[in-house]
Amino acid sequence: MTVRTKVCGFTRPQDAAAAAALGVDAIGLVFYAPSPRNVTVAQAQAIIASLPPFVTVVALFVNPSEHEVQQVLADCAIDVLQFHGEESPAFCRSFQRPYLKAVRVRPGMDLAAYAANYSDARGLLTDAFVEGAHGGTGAVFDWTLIPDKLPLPLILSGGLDAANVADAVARVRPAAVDVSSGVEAGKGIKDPVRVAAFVAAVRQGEISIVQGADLAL
Ligand SMILES: O=C(O)c1ccccc1N[C@@H]1O[C@H](COP(=O)(O)O)[C@@H](O)[C@H]1O
Repeated sequence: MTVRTKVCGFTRPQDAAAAAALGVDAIGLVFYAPSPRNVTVAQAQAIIASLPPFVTVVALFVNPSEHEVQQVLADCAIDVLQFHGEESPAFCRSFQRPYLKAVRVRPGMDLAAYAANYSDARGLLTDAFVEGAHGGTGAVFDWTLIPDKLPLPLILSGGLDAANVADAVARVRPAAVDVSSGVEAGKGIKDPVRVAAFVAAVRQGEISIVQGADLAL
């Protein structure tokens, strides 16, 4: 199996182009003003223009208005929407675009039931719950809270980096992984060396699955 890799929160075209060259499958752009990784439409256009063909562009929102999403879709070549707040299923599907639904995982949540509500999503993206923040915190959550069976492909995120992602892939077996803080040299500045190490570690996790061996903690 190939685990797809998304890197989120680019603010500079050169960082996105470098990530694509290193084999990253999806580039995330944050359209959420409180985030230090927030981009303007002009920044997003420049980043998208720097990408080669067949790299997926994901636009991340947190509880946006319909107008905000429509504006970004009108001005930027977005492939997938990512809703990282408390958006309803009806809102998410109203744009008639592929979308991911993010959920911040807490003990006691029924993730399978949550995912079933968003049955037409392309994936369920699990992030850590941190009080007062919507995401991009670098916090890891307890992966054992993820049920073995989910009705949607799983995109694992939350505090991943080159040091823990091979273990995450081997243990959780997600369809994809998503990282922001763990490959940064500064907020919104992605470090190609960290990105390369992350991509290599994802491959290492896949190899350990094929070998049927769990990585040591
Ligand atoms: O990146 C952000 O600033 C952000 C802001 C608000 C909601 C989500 C955000 N990012 C998403 O969070 C995951 C996990 O981030 P991290 O790796 O723990 O730093 C990230 O991949 C984005 O999808």
